Amino acid sequence: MTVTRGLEGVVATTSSISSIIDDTLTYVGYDIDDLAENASFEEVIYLLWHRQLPNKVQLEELKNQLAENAELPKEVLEHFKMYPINKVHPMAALRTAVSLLGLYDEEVDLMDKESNYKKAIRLQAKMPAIVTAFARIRKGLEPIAPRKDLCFAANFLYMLSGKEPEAIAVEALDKALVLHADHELNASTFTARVCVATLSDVYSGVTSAIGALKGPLHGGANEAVMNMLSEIGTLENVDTYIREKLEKKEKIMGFGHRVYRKGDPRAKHLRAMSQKLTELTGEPHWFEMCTQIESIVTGEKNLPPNVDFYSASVYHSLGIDHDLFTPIFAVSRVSGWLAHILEQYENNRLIRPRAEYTGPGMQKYIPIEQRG
Ligand SMILES: CC(=O)SCCNC(=O)CCNC(=O)[C@H](O)C(C)(C)COP(=O)(O)OP(=O)(O)OC[C@H]1O[C@@H](n2cnc3c(N)ncnc32)[C@H](O)[C@@H]1OP(=O)(O)O
Ligand SMILES: O=C([O-])CC(=O)C(=O)O
Repeated sequence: MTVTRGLEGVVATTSSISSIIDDTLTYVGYDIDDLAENASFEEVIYLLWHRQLPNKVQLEELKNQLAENAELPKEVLEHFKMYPINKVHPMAALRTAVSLLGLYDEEVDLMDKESNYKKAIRLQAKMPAIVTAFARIRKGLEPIAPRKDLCFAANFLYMLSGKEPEAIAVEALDKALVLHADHELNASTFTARVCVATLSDVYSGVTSAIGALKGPLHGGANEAVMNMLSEIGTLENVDTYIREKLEKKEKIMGFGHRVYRKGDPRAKHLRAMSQKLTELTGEPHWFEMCTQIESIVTGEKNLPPNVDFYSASVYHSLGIDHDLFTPIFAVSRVSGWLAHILEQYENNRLIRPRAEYTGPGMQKYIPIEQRG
């Protein structure tokens, strides 16, 4: 047996959803740069689920379906009030709420294509309401019902703050959602596929994926980046802080990637947004700190920033609590998870690799009375 640590370079499935070839990311053959500049998040959802861009009628239909399914059952809202709310990380709340939603979906165990697609709509539609309701309830505020006249990104910001968001904030969040939507066989997507390859249900697949995204080596890195920036505090402290970490062989959050070598094509879009938004909010130091960190880490380690690095200062500039950054990633990435879950069901085979055993050889059972 040959063991490939972390399954690096192992091709575990075929997929027609997204590809990363020579550091170029495409969704269904559309370059991410093109999509980031031109597509809305709703168009991207349609693209990932149908493998084609929607026409106007198809897009309207999807938007209506999402709007009609955006409200949470009251049981889920009530459940939040039972959590030890100020000790719970929003990713744990999101994971639990998605699992809970499965209890209230009467079609949860129906496995035909149409039922699974309807569940995908319901889950995608409800993700913003889960994150924003939790964020408000923990501050003692009432959750805000979604509005049917707002786009997906605007609705998220509206449900979070209760105010109609400015156009620039909607544009920034919409672009961030487009950039995070799918990424081939990343850890959380793989987790979702492994789960549903047992023919488990859509809610179980997404619940598992949220658990995988939460970790700081994956989606949790965006919150960790903001924690690092806050800890550094000022531009003057950057040099010493980063060099000391590198000397101690500690990881700098938001840098490195398993697949990209030259660089993550999404980072430049988030970098530009970070520059614009931090200037607008009168806090350009966050962006200046980031560029200085980037120049040290690329210079010393030849490691480029990944999608999580500049997204942190973008979300901070939108006034979003730092521990909601990873849940926002999930609000977007669930579109990719769902596309992969539906694709897995279409051509399923149980995913079950092997492990090379490294424990002791054959041993004889010793009764407990005779053990030292
Ligand atoms: C959406 C996403 O999930 S994007 C990734 C988000 N995660 C992060 O930003 C966390 C920081 N980055 C990392 O931990 C890694 O780069 C990962 C997890 C993204 C990729 O990990 P792997 O492909 O397994 O690379 P691995 O961790 O083995 O690193 C290879 C080498 O680069 C170094 N390295 C990798 N990332 C970093 C980093 N961020 N800072 C400093 N050194 C790093 C490692 O220390 C290691 O060095 P060594 O060979 O001298 O021991
Ligand atoms: O693909 C990966 O390993 C990590 C990921 O999800 C991303 O970069 O968006």
